[in-house]
Amino acid sequence: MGDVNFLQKAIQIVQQATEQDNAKNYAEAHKLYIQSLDWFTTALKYEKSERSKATIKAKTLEYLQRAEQLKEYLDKSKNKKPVAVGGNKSNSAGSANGTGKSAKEDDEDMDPEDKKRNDSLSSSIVTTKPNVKWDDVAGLYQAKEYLKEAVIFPIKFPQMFTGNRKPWKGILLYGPPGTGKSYLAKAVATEISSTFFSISPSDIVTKWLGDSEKLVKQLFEMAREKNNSVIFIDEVDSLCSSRNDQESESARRIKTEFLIQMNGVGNDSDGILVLAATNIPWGLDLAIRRRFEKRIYIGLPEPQARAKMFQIHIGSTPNTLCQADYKKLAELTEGYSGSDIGSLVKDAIMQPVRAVQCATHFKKIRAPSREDPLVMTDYVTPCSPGDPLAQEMTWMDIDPTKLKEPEITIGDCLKSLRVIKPSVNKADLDRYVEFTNDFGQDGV
Ligand SMILES: Nc1ncnc2c1ncn2[C@@H]1O[C@H](COP(=O)(O)OP(=O)(O)OP(=O)(O)O)[C@@H](O)[C@H]1O
Repeated sequence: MGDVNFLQKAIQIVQQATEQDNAKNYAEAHKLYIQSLDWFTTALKYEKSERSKATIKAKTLEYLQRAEQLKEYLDKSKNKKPVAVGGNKSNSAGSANGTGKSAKEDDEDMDPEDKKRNDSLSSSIVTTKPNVKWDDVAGLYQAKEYLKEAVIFPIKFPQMFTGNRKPWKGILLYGPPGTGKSYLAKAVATEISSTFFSISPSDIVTKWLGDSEKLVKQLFEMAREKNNSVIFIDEVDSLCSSRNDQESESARRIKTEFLIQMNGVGNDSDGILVLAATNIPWGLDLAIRRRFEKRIYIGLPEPQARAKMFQIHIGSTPNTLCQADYKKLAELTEGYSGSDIGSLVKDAIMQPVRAVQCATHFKKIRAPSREDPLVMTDYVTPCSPGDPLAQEMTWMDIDPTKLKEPEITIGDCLKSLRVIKPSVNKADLDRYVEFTNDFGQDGV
């Protein structure tokens, strides 16, 4: 449902972009293309069909290339004499700019841009801790161990990392959607004292068209300056996918820059951990994949982790669930991801609201007061029409302060279980298992 809307929105914006492009309103067209790219990237994330994904990717690439051409044209015409954009024909990067200036002089012109990039990167530094503790992440013990090894120990016990024992420099978290990859990254951001850069590929690609690779370079430079930094790149596949004939020039340049920076060629990349996440590890560029020394499979949760997730998600919401109920729910949710369980609980939590909304009968009860739990007071709560104390009324007849909302029960969760289904299928899982056997290791 939501994914259709993302795609529709993307198409709607790109239509406007094309209209502006045809009308030679290039600045407006450029802005709209970029907006559409954001929507296309989101649509791609939620698209399940591989065929539709391929079509969206091809279209995105086309619009990205057009936006790149327009950016190049607009940059030139800002400071220099206007040059014809040449319809949809490419003004490839590095082509003569018609100004007689050398590339170096052009670079000097770019100084304010460098500053803009630095500002943009500064906003990627996570300054407010996301408040996700290691313990909030259910299961994934192995993954947490590796992450601690990579980010906590080298700072706390630097003496342990001498000689040939070096901290991990690249860790790739891969697995089906909603299994906690980004959530784990949030735990890293919360638990470490070092600088944490959280990078969204769509930001790099769409905001910095044409010179995204410079942003990548600056990112690593900034991380090096900060010393002991973590760079987290979510959906790394959209930045570093395997090479193909259709990819844009800037996509190629971004990848090359990543390889250079991650290699540490001529750089001191000690003290930087690149943490990345992807749903499609097989789509990663092979050379980039090799740079991630640890490739950890973040799979579907085990029963124990599922039970803990139910507990975490229900949290302090008033409920009657006991340990045996959590165990039962865990047994019934084989194949559910962390975010599936999150959605299920979100639905279950709403059941008491629905009960109040649909109730035709309420009854009076005595219960501890909300203000002072040591004092008993009168409340009304929904009940069945057959209840001896039932009075016919609806929520509109009730004094709002007198409503005692029903607590969440296992029955509420079971009701939601019938509606919320697992989002990952067997064929997808087989592919991850195959990839793990060939190139990765289990993080559960
Ligand atoms: N292991 C877990 N423990 C607790 N909550 C979890 C766990 N895994 C997932 N969740 C819940 O599911 C939500 C979505 O997870 P997250 O965004 O980390 O998934 P992801 O693997 O990064 O998915 P995607 O690949 O789609 O980005 C989290 O915000 C969290 O509420």
